[in-house]
Amino acid sequence: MREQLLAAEKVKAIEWRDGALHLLDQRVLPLEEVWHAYTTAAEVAEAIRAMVVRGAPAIGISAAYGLVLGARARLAAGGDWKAALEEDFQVLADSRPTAVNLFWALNRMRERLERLKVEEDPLLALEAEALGIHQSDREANLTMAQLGVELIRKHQGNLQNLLTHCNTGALATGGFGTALGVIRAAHLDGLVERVYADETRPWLQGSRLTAWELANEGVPVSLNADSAAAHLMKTKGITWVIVGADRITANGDVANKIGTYQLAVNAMHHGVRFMVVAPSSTIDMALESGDDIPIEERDGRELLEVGGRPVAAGVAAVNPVFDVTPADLIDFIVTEKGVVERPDAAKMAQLMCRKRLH
Ligand SMILES: CSC[C@H]1O[C@H](OP(=O)(O)O)[C@H](O)[C@@H]1O
Repeated sequence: MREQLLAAEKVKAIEWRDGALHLLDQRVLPLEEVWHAYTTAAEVAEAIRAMVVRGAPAIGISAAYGLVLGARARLAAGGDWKAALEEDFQVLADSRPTAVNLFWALNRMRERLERLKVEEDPLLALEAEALGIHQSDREANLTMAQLGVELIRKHQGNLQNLLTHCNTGALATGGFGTALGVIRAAHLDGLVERVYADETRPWLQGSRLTAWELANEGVPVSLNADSAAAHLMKTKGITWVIVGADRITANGDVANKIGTYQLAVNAMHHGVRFMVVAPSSTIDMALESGDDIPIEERDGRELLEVGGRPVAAGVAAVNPVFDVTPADLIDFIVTEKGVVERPDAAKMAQLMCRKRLH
């Protein structure tokens, strides 16, 4: 199946080419496919903050390449380049607060920096580390897709109606996708009757990105208002809600796009299985519970305007863009290290001791 999945990789959002980071501008999809080239760490940090690139793994991968760009500039400037590079670490770390993959990737780059041998070319070493982070995410996507499909097949062998939230596909990762990777693989395996995609207000990752990815591949997809999800669980025979994650804590709580928590509550009420799909770079064992996860609040204009046109007048807006789903509402967490059923602290600790399956 792995070869079949690799062959199905079509869309990509990130490309390291000719010493520059090329990002597909996700702010203008699906109407325009526009790529931008970035050559400094600060530019990459701004691209992450402004959501040119978004999605937990994609943010981490982009930050790793951003650090390579920073190292190249600091080396060229001469002097204590490693001390100067701290500024690039910081500007990238400050770009968005919730997706732990960003900090995981920057830590990987810092560890590589600290392991540098005198005889090594620092730029080649850091570039290889960033490329490794990128490739490792692609591989993790494929493993998780296989594990997720096995779960769906194990619990029901026939055609399934699935619901997903936000975008967790090729646009959010280094390759095949996390939750959307499982959904793609389930479609390839003949298990999908229809995918219901939450539009995912206010940034519309579902309508602009997920529907675009799935429609491009002939996956039967219906876009729905976020507020319709519970009704669809009740009336459309939905058997799985499959979502991604931005940070999973040591007890199995999951931070993900705003609206995920209410999906989990409704899934529990309707007997719909709830699957979270995320690489282990999304797991933050340093945080005991989801209460400790920093939740990003973005500009209220993302709510007060649609397409730059006001949809409200004279009101304040509160715009948290993530929420936390408690572990006891989650049936499965699928990672490249394996699957945790009914997650809890002991099971998460056991998972993190495992090696990757591929
Ligand atoms: C593959 S996980 C993607 C994850 O990131 C999204 O957030 P954003 O679009 O704001 O970066 C959302 O939470 C997805 O589940």
